Amino acid sequence: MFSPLLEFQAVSYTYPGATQPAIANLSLAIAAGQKTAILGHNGCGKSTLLFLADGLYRCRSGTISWKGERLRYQAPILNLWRQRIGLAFQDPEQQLVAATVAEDISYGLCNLSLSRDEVAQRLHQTLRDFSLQDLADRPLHHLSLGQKRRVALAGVMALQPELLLLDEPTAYLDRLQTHHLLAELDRIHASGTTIVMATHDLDLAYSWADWAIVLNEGQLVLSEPAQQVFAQVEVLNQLQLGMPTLLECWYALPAAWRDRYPPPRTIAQLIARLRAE
Ligand SMILES: Nc1ncnc2c1ncn2[C@@H]1O[C@H](COP(=O)(O)OP(=O)(O)OP(=O)(O)O)[C@@H](O)[C@H]1O
Repeated sequence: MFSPLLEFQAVSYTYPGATQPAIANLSLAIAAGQKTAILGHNGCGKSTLLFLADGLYRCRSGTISWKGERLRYQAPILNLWRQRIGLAFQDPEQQLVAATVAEDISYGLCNLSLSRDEVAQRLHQTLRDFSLQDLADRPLHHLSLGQKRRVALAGVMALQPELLLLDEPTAYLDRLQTHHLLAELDRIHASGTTIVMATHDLDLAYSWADWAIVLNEGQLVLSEPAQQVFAQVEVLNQLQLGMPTLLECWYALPAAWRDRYPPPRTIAQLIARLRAE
């Protein structure tokens, strides 16, 4: 059963001074419990969509709703909205505000009207969950980019949002850091948080997402189960988005052979199918 957490209805947004809308008449729904990837070229509106979803930008027309309740741009409502919806920016430098790791994670918690004991308890739990205990007192400017991303994500998750929005979370991460991040996201998702990720990495989106949204020039092209989106080879080619490497390999195999199996989701599945032949 499709139960929408967040809905956009005919939403448009134009940056001050711009002639074209960055988001144009966009309607979509984010389902509870799903892992959604937002795909599209540079400048197609992915970050703008996430900023609108988090209430950082105010839509010029249309409505944004949470479980059917329309977003109103008043301070107390926006505060509550941002507790439910956490956004991890593409650039962690834009997000980190305090001097040390522990102070930064505590900063958001101190705005939640929690008792001192609750803040301390949540801080320690978050440091543990994100394996940041050894870095707790480290100045933020001494951290690597990958570590800063982990701290920024930890700061968002300390607020226990129901929906986590991630803007290009794997940009600039090496394979090992990407692997660790995906393991963290699996843990976050398993604990009941819905996740939306804007990404250029089609391979990642293909292996990770249940649902995929494709944007082009601020407009919605596709919003469907990920397997259906990646099966629309012509649309993806028309947009010059390319294909996940695994699917390219799959389509290079003889059609008669492919007909016997669904497309593999992971390299391990592809290898298992090749070995079974
Ligand atoms: N602060 C701004 N002022 C004016 N125009 C902006 C601003 N930020 C973004 N834009 C424009 O809005 C459009 C959408 O930008 P946005 O950053 O949402 O795209 P994106 O899909 O996230 O891109 P990328 O993949 O490069 O991160 C682009 O045309 C961009 O030039």
